[in-house]
Amino acid sequence: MGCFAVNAKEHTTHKEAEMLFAEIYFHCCFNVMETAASATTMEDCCVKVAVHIRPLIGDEKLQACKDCVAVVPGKPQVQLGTHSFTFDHVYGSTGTPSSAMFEECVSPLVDGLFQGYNATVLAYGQTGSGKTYTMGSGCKDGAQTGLIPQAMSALFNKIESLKHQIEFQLHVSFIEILKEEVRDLLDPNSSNKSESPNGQNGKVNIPGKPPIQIRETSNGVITLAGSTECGVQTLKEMADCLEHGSLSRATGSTNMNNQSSRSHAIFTITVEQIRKGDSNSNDSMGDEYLCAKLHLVDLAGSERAKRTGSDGMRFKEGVHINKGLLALGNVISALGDEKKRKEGAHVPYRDSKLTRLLQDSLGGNSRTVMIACVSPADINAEETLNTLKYANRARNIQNKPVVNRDPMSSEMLKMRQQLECLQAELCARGGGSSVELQVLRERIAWLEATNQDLCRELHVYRSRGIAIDHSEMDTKGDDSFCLENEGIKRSLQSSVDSSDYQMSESGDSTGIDEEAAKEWEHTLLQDSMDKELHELNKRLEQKESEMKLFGGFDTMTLKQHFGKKIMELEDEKRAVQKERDRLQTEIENLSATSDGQTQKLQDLHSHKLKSLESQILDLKKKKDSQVQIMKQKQKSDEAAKKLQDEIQFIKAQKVQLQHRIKQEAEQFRQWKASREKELLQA
Ligand SMILES: Nc1ncnc2c1ncn2[C@@H]1O[C@H](COP(=O)(O)OP(=O)(O)OP(=O)(O)O)[C@@H](O)[C@H]1O
Repeated sequence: MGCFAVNAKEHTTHKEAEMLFAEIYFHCCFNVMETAASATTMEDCCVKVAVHIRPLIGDEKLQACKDCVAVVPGKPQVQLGTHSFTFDHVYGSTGTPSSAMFEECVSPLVDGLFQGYNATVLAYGQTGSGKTYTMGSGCKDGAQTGLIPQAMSALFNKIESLKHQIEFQLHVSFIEILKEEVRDLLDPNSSNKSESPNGQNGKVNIPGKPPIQIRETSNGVITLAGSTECGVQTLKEMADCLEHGSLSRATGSTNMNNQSSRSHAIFTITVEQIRKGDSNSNDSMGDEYLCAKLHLVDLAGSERAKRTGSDGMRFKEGVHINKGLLALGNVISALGDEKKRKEGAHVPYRDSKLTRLLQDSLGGNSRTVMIACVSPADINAEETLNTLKYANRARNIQNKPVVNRDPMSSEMLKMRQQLECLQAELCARGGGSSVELQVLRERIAWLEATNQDLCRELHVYRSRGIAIDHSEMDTKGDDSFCLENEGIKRSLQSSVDSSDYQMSESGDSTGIDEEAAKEWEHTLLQDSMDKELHELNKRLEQKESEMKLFGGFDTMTLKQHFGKKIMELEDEKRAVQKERDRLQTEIENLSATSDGQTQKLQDLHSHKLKSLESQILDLKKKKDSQVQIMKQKQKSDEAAKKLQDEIQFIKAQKVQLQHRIKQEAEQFRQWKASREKELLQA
């Protein structure tokens, strides 16, 4: 951060001290703005694609199938018949050993979580190709060596090494999408049903709980409202959640896989961290809050009814599975086609719940790795070719991961940078004039006070969170209740940011109390909008107080002040130059005569000439500095204009929101009145 110097000796009156304050303030604003801009730069990165070729398995061996997938030695290249594809990595069947998959593909994503980056690992492939085995989400083969168990161990190892500097909070959620319905695999209120008459294992949701909703927050983040989020502290607790959810997942037997996953499953680990700032100080001014999510996705396999031998219920499932995968294929096509992307073609995320939930992972705020699982058997050649084509297209998808920092801590970071800049300026000046130091001290005090206010607010929010946790524990002391409330609390939290309620579950809502659901939705909405309004008011207040600082200095007066200063300096420079020229001529005349007296006079003049030269140089520097200040002023005017526009925009948003709050309340009131009327009539 560069600092520009202002000559302190120039500012002696109160008015001038104010001017100096203005100069410094403008200067700091620019530096801070620049830093903020560079801090939000996004990192573009492509979706990485790896192919995992499993060995021939029992049935395939019995049918004497042949290997039809070849790996080009030493290259991540796969050949199938006349087709050849290059990927980021190829594992198995004489490509890189599968054991290297975690280190190469997933470990960097786990590391990224600690820097605040979201990540997704997505296993895709035909039914029976080894997705569940690869992910380790099946409580059977691959349960130890799979990517999810390895990711969990790596996560806890890293936390162990960082726990003295950073405070961590971990949560997991586990959901499945079965026949276009989002189901909570960790819901303590639903029971695990063993084998049903149609041979299906899975969860039965207890009616009464509002269905899980997919929501999009005002800044485009996709969240799940109503899903259980379990707080975990140890690897064992996290592994228990994975196991519990995996057992609840819908599976069934088909001709191609006797334990085929009939749903898309998403296991999500949320890592929240509070990085302690200055360990020597007691306040939390330097704290930074980061939150990142790791989605581990085990998709249901694409299948052909003819080959899986499915009929009835299993056939219907297959249709839904293929529909979801088709929607995913369309999203991948839209994102992977450079021409379409440049033309800004529509990406059909809303065509299925799967694509809606993976919106951030494909083309959004996430680092994503896709593992395409394939069978090497020649009887599966056609499906394998399809998977390879699908995966090849996914390599062109560009994501834009960003560090997920809490807005409050970003604000603190900005303030801190501003403070550092001022402190550096103070140091650079060493024993600057007392007026200047006083002005800087006042500014620092103001910044510190604002920072402390923000810290206090942050503490209040955090302690409220803790208080809610405690009251839940005290009132019930029942694990299942805690789990449920954890979910409700977090769903409330996520709804707080939500701005729209698209794609609410409309499917099978038998037995759900419509009135309770409506009231629930109304409360969530009002809560969310109130919070949004509060946020807007806060932002407005903040922007207006920033504006006051700009407004405190009359632009015209400042311009005149600096203009006059430049003119005065010009005059002074000219006068000194004239004096110098006069002396030079005198010296030349004197050098013609060489008696002792004249020599003395000549030395005296030369000395004076030197001092004039340095005065001229000094004046030039002062003039340059004043010109610089004028330029900064120009920039500050632009910044003030931008701030004014932002204020107008926030005000317009506020009016709109107030209107929406009224409208929603009125709608709900009308609905309730008509409901009561109906009840009375009944
Ligand atoms: N790398 C591997 N090594 C040995 N066996 C494997 C491997 N991958 C998968 N298998 C075996 O192949 C069978 C099918 O695997 P898995 O259930 O993981 O497939 P899937 O793609 O998840 O299928 P579906 O989509 O039907 O759920 C299982 O019996 C599993 O043990």
